[in-house]
Amino acid sequence: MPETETETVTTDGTAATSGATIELENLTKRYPGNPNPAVENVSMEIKAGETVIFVGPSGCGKSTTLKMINRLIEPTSGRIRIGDEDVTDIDPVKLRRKIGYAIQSSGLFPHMTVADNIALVPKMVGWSKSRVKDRVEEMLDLVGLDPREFHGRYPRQLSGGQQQRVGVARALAADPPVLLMDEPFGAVDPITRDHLQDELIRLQHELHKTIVFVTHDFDEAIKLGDRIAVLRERSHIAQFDTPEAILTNPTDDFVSGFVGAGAALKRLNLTRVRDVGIAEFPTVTVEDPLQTIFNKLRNGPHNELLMLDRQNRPYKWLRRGDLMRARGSLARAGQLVHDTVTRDATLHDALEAVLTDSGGRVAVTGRRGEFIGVVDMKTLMDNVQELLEADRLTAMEHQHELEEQRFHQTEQELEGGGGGV
Ligand SMILES: Nc1ncnc2c1ncn2[C@@H]1O[C@H](COP(=O)(O)OP(=O)(O)OP(=O)(O)O)[C@@H](O)[C@H]1O
Repeated sequence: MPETETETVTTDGTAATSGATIELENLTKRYPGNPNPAVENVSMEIKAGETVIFVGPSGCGKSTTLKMINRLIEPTSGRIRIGDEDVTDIDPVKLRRKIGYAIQSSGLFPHMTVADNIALVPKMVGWSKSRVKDRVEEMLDLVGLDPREFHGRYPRQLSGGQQQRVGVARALAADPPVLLMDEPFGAVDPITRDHLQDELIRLQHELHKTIVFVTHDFDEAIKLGDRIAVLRERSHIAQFDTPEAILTNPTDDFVSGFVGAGAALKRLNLTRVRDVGIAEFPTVTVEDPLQTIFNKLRNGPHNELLMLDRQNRPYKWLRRGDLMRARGSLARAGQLVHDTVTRDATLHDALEAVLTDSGGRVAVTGRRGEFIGVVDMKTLMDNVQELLEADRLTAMEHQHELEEQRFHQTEQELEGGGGGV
């Protein structure tokens, strides 16, 4: 196996193909009838296992560049290498088996069930029936859909977010080292979009694929990308760097324009809930007897409890007095949980959830929506302050380095001047 493509062991112990490097060399695309190239001389190297985001204004050539990687669009000139292989001239159908592809409208076949949609590529590459069946289950589970419930449904019987999940499951089904995603979450509402982004981050933690992802949305780019390529017209690279570097050090006005206002707030998109303290919180379930709930409320450390449903998912916040006011009726007591975040949510999402909740905390949930703990306002504020303080220090160090460089330069110039002629 080439060094640029490796295997990892997934949480269930099976080997999975991890990412492969992608190299684009002087890639150009001219569409017929247009004298100006849509993409001109793009060269970039994407590391194995990295998530790279293409952002840039509409029409700058993001999709064209992406589709040249799996040769849905044939390059006019230039080379593409994946792993150690030059794939510029190999059979495009064979190439696409190595590359998963997810698009905005999920691209599912409407007349096929969810299972058949996911099984498509594994069947094409000749996997045995039982292997395909297991894989479909595994993929549904991976994207957080219960196989028993979703297996036999048709795409029209799914919500937009569920369709996108199936789209991602299908793209990953044949275990390709590379995943191309063209605005995959562009058509869903903002809350579902946040959740799908979190899911993708979690998946990537497990799978280490090489992902190239196109978006218009700079916040999405910051949240998902290991590196971001800010593209200008004809896919010319304005800056290709980490989200931190682009936020704190944009190369020019074009990139600054993309970063937009509020860089400090955007920094919150770079830290995840998993990196801050998730606290325990007293819980009861809907099946607990009323007396138990009363006792826990009276004796617990908070004047509040979280009630979980039968699947252990957050259901209601119950405060002391709520039960009295509702005259002992659990159905009427308490406040429904409106918003939850996962461990992969950003501090930005968590802060938003906390700010819109009068209790000043948000419940954190796992893959299937089960309760894990809570994050509260104080924890968030402490972390935000630390983050901004660290930024200030980095900026000061950078400033110091610049001054030192300038000082040495002047010194050299003076010495050079003194010793000259
Ligand atoms: N099939 C085609 N024939 C001719 N021109 C095309 C074709 N597809 C795209 N173009 C042109 O190529 C340029 C780049 O298009 P592309 O779709 O790659 O941009 P994009 O950055 O992905 O845009 P958007 O963000 O709006 O989706 C545009 O000027 C577009 O009009």
